[in-house]
Amino acid sequence: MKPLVQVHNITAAYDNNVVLSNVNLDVNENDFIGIIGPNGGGKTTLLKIIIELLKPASGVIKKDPNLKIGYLPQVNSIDKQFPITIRDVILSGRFVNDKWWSKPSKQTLQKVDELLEFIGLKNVHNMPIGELSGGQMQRIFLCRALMSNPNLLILDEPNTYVDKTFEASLYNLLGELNKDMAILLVSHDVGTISSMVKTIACVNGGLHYHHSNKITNEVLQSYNCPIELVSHGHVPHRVLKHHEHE
Ligand SMILES: Nc1ncnc2c1ncn2[C@@H]1O[C@H](COP(=O)(O)OP(=O)(O)OP(=O)(O)O)[C@@H](O)[C@H]1O
Repeated sequence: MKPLVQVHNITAAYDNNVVLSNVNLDVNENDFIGIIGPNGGGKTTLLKIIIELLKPASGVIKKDPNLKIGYLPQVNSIDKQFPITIRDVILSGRFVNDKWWSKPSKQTLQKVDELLEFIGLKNVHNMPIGELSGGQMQRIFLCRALMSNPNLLILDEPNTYVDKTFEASLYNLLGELNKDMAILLVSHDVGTISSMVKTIACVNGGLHYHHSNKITNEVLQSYNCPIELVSHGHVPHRVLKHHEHE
């Protein structure tokens, strides 16, 4: 098992407000880790530290020299008014590998076409992103994350807006991609996460790692945070699991 990222004893804070303390996490090649936890627990903050958008207040992060990260941010954090087309968003993912002044290669342009085909937006590739739905934005930014052929794919709630049909193909795709890359997936949909990922990390101010994808009663009790269970049905609803000490 080759480690791609090793997070050692990280503390993260915004101004003086500490949101993560003493967090440890190893991400190895071909891992598929589901990150769960309550709103405001620090999941996105952990991702931002791994991709170096945020500096930890203390602690160390070690990265494999060949690490290449593809990142899909939360769609509601993206400025839809930014004047850029669907094609150019996807194409911009190449800058993880390419210099900003270089011309895209034939293979790169072909890859953009394949990705556009996959998400069913080839016919509207010149549309500005301001005209897109949340689900379409999520698909486009997933493609952007895949443009660099990453060996670590980081997804922050990729299924918030996508419809059930695309969600199924998204999950199939992630299963396929995991043969060639590690995946870190933040989601509130614990039921789905449990059926896809290999291991689970619960983030709530700290991090509790579980070496399995099975969410049993024992697991729920061993976590130091409540877990949202999403129940699908005629009326989708969420059930919040409380711990005995709460
Ligand atoms: N840029 C920021 N400045 C100040 N505080 C922030 C900032 N970003 C996040 N926070 C705070 O840090 C805490 C953790 O936020 P974070 O977004 O990491 O949680 P999360 O687990 O991803 O939540 P959610 O499930 O709602 O997306 C929250 O209390 C949040 O308000």
